[in-house]
Amino acid sequence: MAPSTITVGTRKSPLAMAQAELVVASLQAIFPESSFPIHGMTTTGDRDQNTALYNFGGKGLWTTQLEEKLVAKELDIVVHSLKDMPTTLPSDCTLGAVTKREDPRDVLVMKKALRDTKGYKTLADLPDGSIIGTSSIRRIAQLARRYPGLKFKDVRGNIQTRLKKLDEDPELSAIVLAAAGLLRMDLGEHISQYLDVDNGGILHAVGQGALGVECRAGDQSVLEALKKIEDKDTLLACSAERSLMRELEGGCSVPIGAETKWVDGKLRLRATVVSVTGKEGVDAEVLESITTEEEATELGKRVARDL
Ligand SMILES: NCc1[nH]cc(CCC(=O)O)c1CC(=O)O
Repeated sequence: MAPSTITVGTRKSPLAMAQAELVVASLQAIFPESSFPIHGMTTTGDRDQNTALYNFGGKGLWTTQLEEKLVAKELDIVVHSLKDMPTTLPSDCTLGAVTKREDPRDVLVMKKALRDTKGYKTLADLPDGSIIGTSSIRRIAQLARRYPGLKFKDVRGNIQTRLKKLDEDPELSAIVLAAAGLLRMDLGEHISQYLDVDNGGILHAVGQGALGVECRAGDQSVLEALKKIEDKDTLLACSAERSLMRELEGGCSVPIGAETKWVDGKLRLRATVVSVTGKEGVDAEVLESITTEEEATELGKRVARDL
């Protein structure tokens, strides 16, 4: 039986709150008798809006304070964007569920004025010297590798803030965001190009588009409840991606791109590691039939070693 109250923590951004509500809605449908109050909290990652992400150095920017509340039993579960979760968790916490993935790709959002007046839609449409707003070195490095003429400018903040900066900053031509965030906020109309291996040659972040639900290790009733909302295909794909990253020892400061796809029951993992300048890069790909988390982990390690 599920506990009568499961207290849910997440970041306070509109996207994080929407994601927590999605998880609560699926739990509520299975456990109509239980209640799931949501607490939104500010984390280190939210507070320092002016420092580029790669200057932080530390991991767990978005997660540490929430984990402290979890361990202190002020919260029972924490809903994260899986891509913001470090690949190694504190020993008293565990990943209780990975839910069904939203579109994992990065997308280009072109400035509306450029779409309207010049018809620009894709990265290839942008003339040399155009400035893309992003603070992600994964995005910068891969874009610089494929489009050496592009320039970059730091743009941080939640999705709404970034869209506003694109509109208002005359220097910016476009920004790159996760499709998942825009789609979950019903802002999909801003998307001008979906990016992947075949489109722009940009690979998304490990775990992007999936939600990770963290709980206390050994909290059996909560773990059992969370298993009911887990999506096996997403879990296996993300386990392979996270294993790749763990093996490469990359945090958010190493430009690693990944792309997983189920092809006729087999999992294909493509990955790339690029130097910060985009001058050098390596790519690898494995397609394998897997059914367990252990096999997914092995697959991730193999691609990491190839890289
Ligand atoms: N780093 C912030 C962050 N963390 C998760 C998402 C998007 C949602 C997701 O990947 O599940 C975003 C925004 C973005 O990268 O555009």
